[in-house]
Amino acid sequence: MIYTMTFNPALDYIVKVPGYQEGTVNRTAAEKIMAGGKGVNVSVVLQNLGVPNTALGFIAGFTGGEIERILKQLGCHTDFIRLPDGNSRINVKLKADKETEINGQGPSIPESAMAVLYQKLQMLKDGDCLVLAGSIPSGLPDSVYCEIMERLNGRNLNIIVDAEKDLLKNVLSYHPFLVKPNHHELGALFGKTLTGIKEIAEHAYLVQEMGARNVLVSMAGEGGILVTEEKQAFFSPAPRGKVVNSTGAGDSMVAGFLAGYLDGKNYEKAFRMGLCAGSASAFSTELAAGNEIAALYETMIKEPIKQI
Ligand SMILES: Nc1ncnc2c1ncn2[C@@H]1O[C@H](COP(=O)(O)OP(=O)(O)OP(=O)(O)O)[C@@H](O)[C@H]1O
Ligand SMILES: O=P(O)(O)OC[C@@]1(O)O[C@H](CO)[C@@H](O)[C@@H]1O
Repeated sequence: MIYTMTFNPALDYIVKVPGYQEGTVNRTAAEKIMAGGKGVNVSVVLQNLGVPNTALGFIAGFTGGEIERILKQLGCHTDFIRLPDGNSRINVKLKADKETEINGQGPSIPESAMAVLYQKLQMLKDGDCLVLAGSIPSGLPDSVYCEIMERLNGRNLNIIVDAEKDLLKNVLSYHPFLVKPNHHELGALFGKTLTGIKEIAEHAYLVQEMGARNVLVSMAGEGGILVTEEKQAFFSPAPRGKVVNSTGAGDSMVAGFLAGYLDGKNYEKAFRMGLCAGSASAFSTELAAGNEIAALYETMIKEPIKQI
Protein backbone atom coordinates (compact mmCIF):
# COMPACT_ATOMS: atom_id res chain seq x y z
CA MET A 1 0.00 0.00 0.00
CA ILE A 2 1.10 3.57 -0.65
CA TYR A 3 0.51 6.26 1.98
CA THR A 4 1.03 9.96 1.36
CA MET A 5 1.55 12.29 4.28
CA THR A 6 0.72 16.00 4.02
CA PHE A 7 1.29 17.97 7.21
CA ASN A 8 -0.26 21.09 5.71
CA PRO A 9 -2.94 20.34 3.09
CA ALA A 10 -4.53 23.33 1.38
CA LEU A 11 -7.32 24.53 -0.80
CA ASP A 12 -5.52 25.88 -3.85
CA TYR A 13 -7.34 28.97 -5.11
CA ILE A 14 -6.17 29.32 -8.70
CA VAL A 15 -7.00 32.69 -10.24
CA LYS A 16 -6.30 33.93 -13.75
CA VAL A 17 -5.87 37.70 -13.75
CA PRO A 18 -4.69 38.94 -17.15
CA GLY A 19 -3.00 42.34 -16.82
CA TYR A 20 -2.77 42.02 -13.02
CA GLN A 21 -1.72 45.30 -11.37
CA GLU A 22 -0.51 45.79 -7.82
CA GLY A 23 -2.27 48.29 -5.56
CA THR A 24 -5.61 48.33 -7.37
CA VAL A 25 -8.79 46.25 -7.72
CA ASN A 26 -8.22 43.40 -10.16
CA ARG A 27 -10.94 41.11 -11.55
CA THR A 28 -10.39 37.46 -12.35
CA ALA A 29 -10.94 36.02 -15.82
CA ALA A 30 -11.23 32.50 -14.36
CA GLU A 31 -10.97 30.89 -10.96
CA LYS A 32 -10.86 27.40 -9.56
CA ILE A 33 -10.64 25.79 -6.13
CA MET A 34 -8.78 22.51 -5.85
CA ALA A 35 -7.64 20.27 -3.01
CA GLY A 36 -3.89 20.74 -2.70
CA GLY A 37 -0.77 20.18 -0.71
CA LYS A 38 2.06 18.11 -2.10
CA GLY A 39 1.16 14.69 -0.64
CA VAL A 40 -2.51 15.25 -1.45
CA ASN A 41 -1.58 15.91 -5.10
CA VAL A 42 0.51 12.74 -5.20
CA SER A 43 -2.52 10.81 -3.92
CA VAL A 44 -4.82 12.30 -6.57
CA VAL A 45 -2.49 11.46 -9.45
CA LEU A 46 -1.85 7.94 -8.13
CA GLN A 47 -5.61 7.50 -7.93
CA ASN A 48 -5.94 8.79 -11.51
CA LEU A 49 -3.39 6.15 -12.54
CA GLY A 50 -5.42 3.45 -10.78
CA VAL A 51 -2.85 2.95 -7.99
CA PRO A 52 -4.55 2.42 -4.61
CA ASN A 53 -3.28 4.70 -1.86
CA THR A 54 -4.32 6.50 1.31
CA ALA A 55 -3.85 10.22 1.93
CA LEU A 56 -2.76 10.92 5.51
CA GLY A 57 -2.34 14.35 7.06
CA PHE A 58 -3.86 16.98 9.30
CA ILE A 59 -6.96 19.00 8.41
CA ALA A 60 -8.85 21.67 10.31
CA GLY A 61 -12.01 23.74 10.10
CA PHE A 62 -14.34 24.29 7.12
CA THR A 63 -11.45 24.40 4.65
CA GLY A 64 -10.23 21.05 5.96
CA GLY A 65 -13.72 19.62 5.50
CA GLU A 66 -13.77 20.87 1.91
CA ILE A 67 -10.36 19.34 1.16
CA GLU A 68 -11.65 15.98 2.37
CA ARG A 69 -14.92 16.33 0.45
CA ILE A 70 -13.16 17.15 -2.84
CA LEU A 71 -10.78 14.21 -2.42
CA LYS A 72 -13.63 11.79 -1.72
CA GLN A 73 -15.42 13.10 -4.80
CA LEU A 74 -12.29 12.29 -6.82
CA GLY A 75 -12.42 8.74 -5.49
CA CYS A 76 -9.41 9.11 -3.16
CA HIS A 77 -9.12 7.22 0.09
CA THR A 78 -8.26 9.52 3.00
CA ASP A 79 -7.45 8.99 6.65
CA PHE A 80 -6.84 12.53 7.90
CA ILE A 81 -6.46 13.59 11.51
CA ARG A 82 -8.82 16.43 12.40
CA LEU A 83 -7.23 19.23 14.43
CA PRO A 84 -9.25 20.86 17.22
CA ASP A 85 -8.60 24.49 16.19
CA GLY A 86 -7.98 26.70 13.18
CA ASN A 87 -8.52 26.17 9.47
CA SER A 88 -6.53 24.37 6.83
CA ARG A 89 -4.81 27.00 4.69
CA ILE A 90 -5.94 28.52 1.40
CA ASN A 91 -3.02 28.91 -1.02
CA VAL A 92 -3.39 31.53 -3.71
CA LYS A 93 -1.95 30.75 -7.15
CA LEU A 94 -2.07 33.92 -9.21
CA LYS A 95 -1.71 33.34 -12.94
CA ALA A 96 -0.93 36.65 -14.63
CA ASP A 97 1.99 37.55 -16.91
CA LYS A 98 4.08 35.90 -14.22
CA GLU A 99 2.95 33.17 -11.77
CA THR A 100 2.82 34.25 -8.13
CA GLU A 101 2.01 31.99 -5.19
CA ILE A 102 0.96 32.93 -1.67
CA ASN A 103 1.02 29.85 0.54
CA GLY A 104 -0.60 30.04 3.97
CA GLN A 105 0.93 29.06 7.26
CA GLY A 106 -1.67 26.51 8.26
CA PRO A 107 -3.06 25.53 11.66
CA SER A 108 -0.80 24.56 14.51
CA ILE A 109 -0.46 20.88 15.30
CA PRO A 110 -0.63 20.02 19.01
CA GLU A 111 1.43 17.20 20.52
CA SER A 112 -1.73 15.15 21.04
CA ALA A 113 -2.35 15.18 17.25
CA MET A 114 1.27 14.17 16.58
CA ALA A 115 0.76 11.23 18.95
CA VAL A 116 -2.25 10.13 16.88
CA LEU A 117 -0.12 10.36 13.72
CA TYR A 118 2.67 8.23 15.20
CA GLN A 119 0.08 5.68 16.28
CA LYS A 120 -1.42 5.61 12.77
CA LEU A 121 1.99 5.11 11.15
CA GLN A 122 2.32 1.86 13.08
CA MET A 123 -0.05 0.33 10.49
CA LEU A 124 2.65 0.50 7.79
CA LYS A 125 3.86 -2.93 6.78
CA ASP A 126 6.98 -4.23 5.05
CA GLY A 127 6.82 -3.37 1.35
CA ASP A 128 4.65 -0.28 1.85
CA CYS A 129 5.60 3.15 0.48
CA LEU A 130 5.32 6.40 2.41
CA VAL A 131 5.48 9.76 0.63
CA LEU A 132 6.44 12.65 2.93
CA ALA A 133 5.75 15.76 0.92
CA GLY A 134 5.50 19.49 1.43
CA SER A 135 6.25 22.07 4.07
CA ILE A 136 5.35 21.74 7.72
CA PRO A 137 3.37 24.29 9.73
CA SER A 138 5.53 26.68 11.77
CA GLY A 139 5.74 25.35 15.29
CA LEU A 140 6.95 21.93 14.20
CA PRO A 141 10.71 21.37 14.09
CA ASP A 142 12.61 20.74 10.83
CA SER A 143 13.44 17.32 12.23
CA VAL A 144 9.84 16.05 12.06
CA TYR A 145 10.36 13.98 8.89
CA CYS A 146 13.46 12.45 10.55
CA GLU A 147 11.44 11.66 13.64
CA ILE A 148 8.98 9.73 11.46
CA MET A 149 11.78 7.89 9.67
CA GLU A 150 13.47 7.13 12.98
CA ARG A 151 10.27 5.59 14.33
CA LEU A 152 9.87 3.51 11.17
CA ASN A 153 13.53 2.49 11.07
CA GLY A 154 14.05 -1.24 10.63
CA ARG A 155 10.91 -1.76 8.57
CA ASN A 156 11.29 -2.56 4.93
CA LEU A 157 9.57 0.57 3.57
CA ASN A 158 10.19 2.76 0.55
CA ILE A 159 10.12 6.32 1.84
CA ILE A 160 9.93 9.18 -0.64
CA VAL A 161 10.66 12.75 0.47
CA ASP A 162 9.68 15.85 -1.49
CA ALA A 163 10.78 18.77 0.64
CA GLU A 164 13.37 21.51 0.65
CA LYS A 165 16.11 23.05 2.79
CA ASP A 166 16.71 21.45 6.20
CA LEU A 167 13.54 19.36 6.03
CA LEU A 168 15.16 17.56 3.09
CA LYS A 169 18.79 17.70 4.22
CA ASN A 170 17.96 16.20 7.62
CA VAL A 171 16.37 13.02 6.22
CA LEU A 172 19.21 12.03 3.90
CA SER A 173 21.12 10.03 6.50
CA TYR A 174 17.98 7.86 6.92
CA HIS A 175 18.46 6.65 3.32
CA PRO A 176 15.10 7.55 1.76
CA PHE A 177 14.23 5.49 -1.32
CA LEU A 178 13.74 8.68 -3.37
CA VAL A 179 14.08 12.43 -3.01
CA LYS A 180 12.75 14.82 -5.64
CA PRO A 181 14.13 18.32 -5.45
CA ASN A 182 13.72 20.65 -8.41
CA HIS A 183 17.02 22.05 -9.67
CA HIS A 184 16.60 25.29 -7.67
CA GLU A 185 15.99 23.32 -4.44
CA LEU A 186 18.97 21.08 -5.25
CA GLY A 187 21.19 24.13 -5.73
CA ALA A 188 19.90 25.71 -2.51
CA LEU A 189 21.10 22.64 -0.55
CA PHE A 190 24.63 23.65 -1.58
CA GLY A 191 24.11 27.42 -1.53
CA LYS A 192 24.56 27.56 -5.32
CA THR A 193 22.65 28.26 -8.52
CA LEU A 194 23.09 25.21 -10.72
CA THR A 195 23.17 25.45 -14.49
CA GLY A 196 23.52 22.75 -17.10
CA ILE A 197 22.91 19.03 -17.04
CA LYS A 198 26.46 18.14 -15.96
CA GLU A 199 26.46 20.40 -12.91
CA ILE A 200 22.94 19.34 -11.86
CA ALA A 201 23.81 15.63 -12.23
CA GLU A 202 27.02 16.10 -10.20
CA HIS A 203 25.04 17.63 -7.35
CA ALA A 204 22.39 14.88 -7.58
CA TYR A 205 25.27 12.40 -7.05
CA LEU A 206 26.37 14.42 -4.01
CA VAL A 207 22.86 14.09 -2.54
CA GLN A 208 23.13 10.36 -3.13
CA GLU A 209 26.47 10.34 -1.28
CA MET A 210 24.68 12.10 1.59
CA GLY A 211 22.35 9.10 1.83
CA ALA A 212 19.42 9.17 -0.65
CA ARG A 213 19.09 5.94 -2.65
CA ASN A 214 17.64 7.57 -5.76
CA VAL A 215 17.62 11.25 -6.68
CA LEU A 216 15.12 12.64 -9.16
CA VAL A 217 15.74 16.26 -10.11
CA SER A 218 12.91 18.04 -11.89
CA MET A 219 13.74 20.93 -14.19
CA ALA A 220 10.27 22.17 -15.20
CA GLY A 221 10.09 22.60 -19.01
CA GLU A 222 13.72 21.43 -19.31
CA GLY A 223 12.79 17.89 -18.18
CA GLY A 224 14.62 15.98 -15.48
CA ILE A 225 17.63 14.00 -14.30
CA LEU A 226 17.55 10.70 -12.42
CA VAL A 227 20.50 9.25 -10.50
CA THR A 228 19.69 5.69 -9.44
CA GLU A 229 20.96 3.41 -6.70
CA GLU A 230 22.38 1.28 -9.54
CA LYS A 231 24.73 4.23 -10.22
CA GLN A 232 23.11 5.08 -13.52
CA ALA A 233 22.21 8.64 -14.46
CA PHE A 234 19.57 9.57 -17.01
CA PHE A 235 18.58 12.87 -18.56
CA SER A 236 15.45 13.52 -20.58
CA PRO A 237 13.88 16.69 -21.91
CA ALA A 238 10.22 17.17 -20.97
CA PRO A 239 7.50 16.12 -23.38
CA ARG A 240 6.39 19.07 -25.51
CA GLY A 241 2.99 20.70 -25.11
CA LYS A 242 1.13 23.86 -24.12
CA VAL A 243 1.47 24.70 -20.44
CA VAL A 244 -1.89 25.48 -18.86
CA ASN A 245 -1.31 25.09 -15.12
CA SER A 246 1.97 23.81 -13.72
CA THR A 247 0.83 23.76 -10.07
CA GLY A 248 1.40 20.22 -8.83
CA ALA A 249 3.61 19.18 -11.78
CA GLY A 250 6.36 18.10 -9.37
CA ASP A 251 3.93 16.10 -7.23
CA SER A 252 2.52 14.47 -10.36
CA MET A 253 6.09 13.52 -11.29
CA VAL A 254 6.52 11.77 -7.92
CA ALA A 255 3.22 9.90 -8.44
CA GLY A 256 4.15 8.89 -11.99
CA PHE A 257 7.61 7.74 -10.89
CA LEU A 258 6.15 5.60 -8.11
CA ALA A 259 3.44 4.10 -10.32
CA GLY A 260 6.06 3.32 -13.00
CA TYR A 261 8.53 1.86 -10.50
CA LEU A 262 5.98 -0.38 -8.79
CA ASP A 263 5.05 -1.81 -12.19
CA GLY A 264 8.24 -3.83 -12.80
CA LYS A 265 10.85 -2.05 -10.66
CA ASN A 266 12.52 -0.56 -13.74
CA TYR A 267 14.07 2.87 -13.19
CA GLU A 268 13.98 3.95 -16.81
CA LYS A 269 10.25 3.24 -16.96
CA ALA A 270 9.73 5.02 -13.63
CA PHE A 271 11.62 8.06 -14.93
CA ARG A 272 9.57 8.21 -18.13
CA MET A 273 6.32 7.85 -16.21
CA GLY A 274 7.43 10.61 -13.84
CA LEU A 275 8.19 13.01 -16.68
CA CYS A 276 4.94 12.19 -18.48
CA ALA A 277 2.80 12.61 -15.36
CA GLY A 278 4.52 15.92 -14.52
CA SER A 279 4.09 17.27 -18.03
CA ALA A 280 0.54 15.94 -18.44
CA SER A 281 -0.42 17.90 -15.31
CA ALA A 282 1.37 21.02 -16.59
CA PHE A 283 -0.63 20.72 -19.84
CA SER A 284 -3.96 20.35 -18.04
CA THR A 285 -6.17 22.72 -15.99
CA GLU A 286 -6.29 20.13 -13.20
CA LEU A 287 -3.91 17.37 -12.16
CA ALA A 288 -3.39 14.92 -15.01
CA ALA A 289 -5.91 12.19 -15.74
CA GLY A 290 -4.63 8.64 -16.29
CA ASN A 291 -5.39 8.72 -20.03
CA GLU A 292 -3.51 12.02 -20.47
CA ILE A 293 -0.42 10.50 -18.86
CA ALA A 294 -0.76 7.33 -20.95
CA ALA A 295 -1.03 9.36 -24.17
CA LEU A 296 2.23 11.23 -23.44
CA TYR A 297 3.91 7.95 -22.45
CA GLU A 298 2.99 6.37 -25.80
CA THR A 299 4.73 9.24 -27.60
CA MET A 300 7.74 9.31 -25.31
CA ILE A 301 8.38 5.56 -25.36
CA LYS A 302 9.42 5.90 -29.02
CA GLU A 303 12.49 7.94 -28.03
CA PRO A 304 15.45 6.43 -26.14
CA ILE A 305 16.37 8.00 -22.81
CA LYS A 306 19.90 9.37 -22.69
CA GLN A 307 22.31 7.94 -20.10
CA ILE A 308 24.71 10.59 -18.87
N1 LIG B 1 6.72 24.03 -18.80
C1 LIG B 1 6.69 22.69 -18.80
N2 LIG B 1 6.68 22.00 -19.96
C2 LIG B 1 6.69 20.66 -19.98
N3 LIG B 1 6.74 19.90 -18.85
C3 LIG B 1 6.76 20.53 -17.67
C4 LIG B 1 6.73 21.96 -17.55
N4 LIG B 1 6.75 22.30 -16.23
C5 LIG B 1 6.80 21.14 -15.55
N5 LIG B 1 6.82 20.07 -16.39
C6 LIG B 1 6.94 18.64 -16.06
O1 LIG B 1 6.73 18.45 -14.67
C7 LIG B 1 7.95 18.00 -14.03
C8 LIG B 1 8.09 18.66 -12.68
O2 LIG B 1 8.10 20.06 -12.85
P1 LIG B 1 8.86 21.09 -11.89
O3 LIG B 1 10.32 20.96 -12.06
O4 LIG B 1 8.25 22.42 -12.20
O5 LIG B 1 8.46 20.56 -10.45
P2 LIG B 1 8.30 21.37 -9.10
O6 LIG B 1 9.20 22.56 -9.11
O7 LIG B 1 8.43 20.40 -7.99
O8 LIG B 1 6.78 21.85 -9.27
P3 LIG B 1 5.59 22.14 -8.22
O9 LIG B 1 6.22 22.58 -6.91
O10 LIG B 1 4.79 23.22 -8.91
O11 LIG B 1 4.80 20.88 -8.11
C9 LIG B 1 9.07 18.35 -15.02
O12 LIG B 1 10.19 17.51 -14.85
C10 LIG B 1 8.35 18.16 -16.36
O13 LIG B 1 8.28 16.78 -16.71
O1 LIG C 1 3.75 25.16 1.09
P1 LIG C 1 4.20 23.83 0.54
O2 LIG C 1 3.71 22.69 1.37
O3 LIG C 1 5.65 23.78 0.24
O4 LIG C 1 3.52 23.70 -0.91
C1 LIG C 1 2.13 23.67 -1.02
C2 LIG C 1 1.73 23.74 -2.49
O5 LIG C 1 2.17 24.94 -3.12
O6 LIG C 1 2.32 22.65 -3.17
C3 LIG C 1 1.42 22.10 -4.12
C4 LIG C 1 2.05 22.10 -5.47
O7 LIG C 1 3.23 21.36 -5.47
C5 LIG C 1 0.15 22.92 -4.04
O8 LIG C 1 -0.97 22.11 -4.20
C6 LIG C 1 0.23 23.57 -2.68
O9 LIG C 1 -0.49 24.77 -2.58
